[in-house]
Amino acid sequence: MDAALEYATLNNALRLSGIWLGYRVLVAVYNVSPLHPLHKFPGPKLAAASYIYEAWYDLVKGGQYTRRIKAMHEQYGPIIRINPDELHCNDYNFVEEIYPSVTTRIRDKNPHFLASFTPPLTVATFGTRDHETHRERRSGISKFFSRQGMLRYEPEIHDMAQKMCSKVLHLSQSGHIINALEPFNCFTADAISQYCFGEPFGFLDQPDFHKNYTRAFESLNTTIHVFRHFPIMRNTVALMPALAPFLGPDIQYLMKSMNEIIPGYVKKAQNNHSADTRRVFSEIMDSPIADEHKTTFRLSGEGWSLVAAGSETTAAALVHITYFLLAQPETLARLREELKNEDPHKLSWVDLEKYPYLHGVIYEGVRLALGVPARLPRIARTEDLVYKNRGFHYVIPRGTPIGMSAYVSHTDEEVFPQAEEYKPERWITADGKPDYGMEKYIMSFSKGARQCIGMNLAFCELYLVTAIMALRILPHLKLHDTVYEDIKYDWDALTPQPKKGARGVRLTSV
Ligand code: HEM
Repeated sequence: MDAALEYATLNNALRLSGIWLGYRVLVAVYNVSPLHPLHKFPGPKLAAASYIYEAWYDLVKGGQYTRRIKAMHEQYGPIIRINPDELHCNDYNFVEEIYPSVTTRIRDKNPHFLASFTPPLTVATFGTRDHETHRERRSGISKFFSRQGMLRYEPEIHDMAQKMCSKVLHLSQSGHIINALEPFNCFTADAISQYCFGEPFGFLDQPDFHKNYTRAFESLNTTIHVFRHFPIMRNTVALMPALAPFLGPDIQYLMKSMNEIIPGYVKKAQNNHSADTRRVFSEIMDSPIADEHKTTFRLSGEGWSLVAAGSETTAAALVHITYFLLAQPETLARLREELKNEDPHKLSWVDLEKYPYLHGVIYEGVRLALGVPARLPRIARTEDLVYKNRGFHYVIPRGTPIGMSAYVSHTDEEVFPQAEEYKPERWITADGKPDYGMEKYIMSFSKGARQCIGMNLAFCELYLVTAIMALRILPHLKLHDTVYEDIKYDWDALTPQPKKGARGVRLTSV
């Protein structure tokens, strides 16, 4: 012990720091040298040299790296190097290579991306790194979220959507100012909870909309970049349950929901797996996936990920749609005219899908709400990818993470002229039909075999709620002191964030 203390001197500490610094400089020199496998890819030399460049934009400038990546594409072309090990693409023609829909082409997730998350999210399908484990975990839940599955669930979604809209109308007419994100989050969280666990969280049954997961998700968002650049900080999460009484109420609620509430629902559903209602977590126990994927801990991660992925994202798209329908009265008038023969209390998702303008209203909302704004990289473990387009020719070595970003894609003026504007017409063909061909440009749900599993649920909710709102409640509501900057994407956490101080879409009675 004494001998060890003898070495713990300031001089030795300085020596060690010097060695470490020297090593980091050597690594940076190697990263930009012709010896590095990615040296031919264009991009700022500083970004190629060290992760500090990315961390600067994420941590110091506050979630600005995706915007920086967009600017880099303008300067350097469709494939660029954005950190020592990773590439970024801005070309739709390469989507099927990066995000293949066939599961025979192996795609892993990037550890640098996954470093943002902590257990139990890391054992959810979303947080799974390798292709093979992902296939097995996803197969345990995918059948529940098929179009057929959602058509069976639709009547319950319909009732919850009606209930939410009636309550918004009632509260606004009693003089309340409503932050639109709250009712939408209550609705989407109850809908996913009812489907997964066989009972809703009960958010729609409270007298107002105040209790929901909005602030818990916000707390989760604050840690994303810190954990990505300092993965060691993830260990603090293990201490959180003990520290919870000293933390803010939002973090407390987040911890409670991750460690108690969701596992509680999962356990109840697991024990109830003989029930005849078709619920995800009661039936998952009978699915042919390995028992190691059926533990309460792992299923709690799956449950939490489904709740987080299934509520915040769809709610954000509904917020955008609500804002633009109220800010652009001519858009709402055209939508109401299109839907005028529908009974607002008896709507059907399949029937609603046929309306071209409604299709445009929804896709424009999904485009501008972005889903996940930043890159979602994939690693082709077993094959080199060849990019040959727009006068560029690159061979992307196997094992290299490469991704695309919804923000970069959705603001591409070549595909979406006047991209900042909300224009449902851009989703309609010249002969007045929904332009399904344009859907390929939407990156909100990611693409390929690891794309969003909840797209059918999301669209069922979006079609029903948008139509109910347009027909039943929006004519009785107006925006309260709200401008686009109150929701417009400014920086990224996991989900898109508006400028600091933005107050969301606030609704009041006309
Ligand atoms: C507008 C609504 C939604 C948007 C924009 C959205 C967006 C996304 C995105 C971008 C991903 C891919 C993440 C990645 O590549 O790493 C994803 C994955 C996922 N989403 Fe959604 N989502 C939405 C709604 C939902 C809903 C309603 C559910 C509920 C079931 C859901 C469940 C999931 C799950 C479980 C995954 C992980 C899939 C996998 O890794 O295989 N999402 N979502």
